[in-house]
Amino acid sequence: MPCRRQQGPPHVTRNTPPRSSGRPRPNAKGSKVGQVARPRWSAQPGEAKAAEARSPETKAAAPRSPQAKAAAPRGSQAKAAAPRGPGGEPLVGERYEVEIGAVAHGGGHCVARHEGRVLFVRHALPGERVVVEVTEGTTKSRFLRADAVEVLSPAKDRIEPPCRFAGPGKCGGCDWQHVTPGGQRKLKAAVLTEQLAQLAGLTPAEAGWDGSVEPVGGKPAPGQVPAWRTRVQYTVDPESGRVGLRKHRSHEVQLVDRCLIAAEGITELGIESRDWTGLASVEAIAATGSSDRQLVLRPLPGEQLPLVELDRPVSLTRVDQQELYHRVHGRNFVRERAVERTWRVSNGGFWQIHPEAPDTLVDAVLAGLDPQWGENALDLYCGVGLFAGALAERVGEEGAVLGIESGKQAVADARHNLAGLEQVRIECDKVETLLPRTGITETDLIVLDPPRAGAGRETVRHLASLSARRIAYVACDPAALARDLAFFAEGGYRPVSLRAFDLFPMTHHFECVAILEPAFGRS
Ligand SMILES: C[S@@+](CC[C@H](N)C(=O)[O-])C[C@H]1O[C@@H](n2cnc3c(N)ncnc32)[C@H](O)[C@@H]1O
Repeated sequence: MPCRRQQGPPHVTRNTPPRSSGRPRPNAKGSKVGQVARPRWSAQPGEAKAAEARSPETKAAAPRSPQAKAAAPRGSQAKAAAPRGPGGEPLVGERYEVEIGAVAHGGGHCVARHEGRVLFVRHALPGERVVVEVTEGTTKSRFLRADAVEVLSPAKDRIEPPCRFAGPGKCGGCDWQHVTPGGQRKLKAAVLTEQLAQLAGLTPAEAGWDGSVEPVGGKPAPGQVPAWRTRVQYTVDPESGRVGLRKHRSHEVQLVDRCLIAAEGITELGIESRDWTGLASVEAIAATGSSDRQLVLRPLPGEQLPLVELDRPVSLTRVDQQELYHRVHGRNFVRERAVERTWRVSNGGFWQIHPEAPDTLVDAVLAGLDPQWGENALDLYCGVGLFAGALAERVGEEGAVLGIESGKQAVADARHNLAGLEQVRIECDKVETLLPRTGITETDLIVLDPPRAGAGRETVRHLASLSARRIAYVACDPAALARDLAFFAEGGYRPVSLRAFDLFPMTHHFECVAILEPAFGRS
């Protein structure tokens, strides 16, 4: 574990006086530890506070609670989202010794301060004392991004990263290889707690949440890495033709010979040992419950597809410069197995990446909604029909399910997948466009599973007007969820239960299912 106290690169400064003497001592650059040789910041403490309250990755949500409004007034987020100020002296490569504060939403980083300025630090853990190296920002930036490059006092949840491609300046795919699985879930729980408080003004208890992020597929021991990713997007290194994964916030490629979180069905294809010259990227899909394997290849402009020889049979699809998909050989879809049904998922269609995600989420949604025979339900942002299918089985032929999805191919798949269920209708359009046009004025149940940006105020307002008995909100972004819960509160709905699932181990991502009911009974 890299926890040795360093000799100290010449330009390390501390954000607190050293513990030994309490007195400043000079560093090799001539400046004093705890001070800087020249004024680096046009320091505005209020801005730093706002930046700290809102992680740069919190793009979807605007603050709702009075405290959050005070900390980050409307509009401050857009400013805070730009790490580089207008000019200023570059600070990339500068090193500071800092104490790491709380984990922040998105990006796998924690908050630290140096001379009153906020730093968003990756590869660190709350409570640690570390040396960070600035990766983005100038003397005029409102906040800096940095990597922890040396750990002086490690947190108890820190481990040696099992993946040799994880760490500062390396692969950006995982955020928390250096954290025990239990520690990762605690970080995710802290993020959800903070977002609920900041954006919805809710405590965990008020949200109906027990405060835990549930492991899925067993609890891995520290150092064990679950091979959960059934879809991996490799980038091709133009120099070598080998595949790798992008570095954090970079177009640079970290070459890999194995991705530890890739599912066995992907690893056994041997993609990492081939030459992919002429391609920009290779997306590999390994279906769950069938032997279907698909590669989606993106050639560089003007390049031909290479001859693909892999260790296992695969279907091949090419994506052109206009984002159109062309079958090269085999099927242009994979067959996934979930909730006792086979699902066709064609090129580019959404499907949960963790093999246990579809069943886990459907179970949580059905347990929360408790659909009754003959009820009507909406499945919004329905993809290839996962929740619509599960709801249809429960409401039966006397009931009705309307799915809405904007992706044409996903709609075709959903209609194909649910063809035997006459109570299901799938419509192709944006939810916000179609829903007001349907003439539906009430329904019994709603499932919504929007993309990361969430549903937004207008859609939530419309949903709240439909007098649903219960609503299940499936969310992959805790900030968007919390913001939308605040909108639902305006519309008279409150969460009665909330569950969080660790469906993206080793990364900062997780999935939530919130169940809402009318706060004052059904009208
Ligand atoms: C998170 S996925 C959920 C898919 C599905 N519920 C599932 O679990 O497989 C979100 C889906 O919403 C679709 N989508 C995105 N924006 C949309 C919009 N404005 N209206 C309707 N569908 C949208 C995407 O194409 C995607 O299929």
